[in-house]
Amino acid sequence: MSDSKSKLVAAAIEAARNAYAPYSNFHVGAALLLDTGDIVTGANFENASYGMTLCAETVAIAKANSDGQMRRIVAIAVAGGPRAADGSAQIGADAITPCGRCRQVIKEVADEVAIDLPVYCAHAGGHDTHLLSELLPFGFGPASLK
Ligand SMILES: O=c1ccn([C@H]2C[C@H](O)[C@@H](CO)O2)c(=O)[nH]1
Ligand SMILES: [Zn+2]
Repeated sequence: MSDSKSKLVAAAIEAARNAYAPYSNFHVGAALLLDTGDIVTGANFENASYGMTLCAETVAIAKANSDGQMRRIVAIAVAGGPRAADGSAQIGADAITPCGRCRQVIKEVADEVAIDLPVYCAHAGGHDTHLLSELLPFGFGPASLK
């Protein structure tokens, strides 16, 4: 694993500690690598009205955008699992991948930056790398409106 990838995956695992997930007890963290080398993180943010929940990936992307950094995103890491006693996520043997809604949110970024963004999905043994085009083939994006 290259240094920047392992650092990004580690940042996603660390971000999962900040999950607010009292309903599912499933902690997810996301980490975005910027072209400056900086990392922006997010964690899932649940709601008593369950369907209002914001996923870690979407939180991180909205955070980067709010800071004027969305167009600097070059890679994404996601990590999650059931909450452990110490507040961390128990990363399972199989990686979790972004939900459908997050794939659509990532698509907006990917099209904006014109990069088929790599998504590093953490598992206990490391991570799997998927390009957004694999996760969301034939996706609807900004170009579809033209
Ligand atoms: O990629 C994912 C998958 C799930 N979740 C969150 C949503 C919910 O809070 C919890 C269980 O689905 O995990 C994410 O944040 N990202
Ligand atoms: Zn999601």
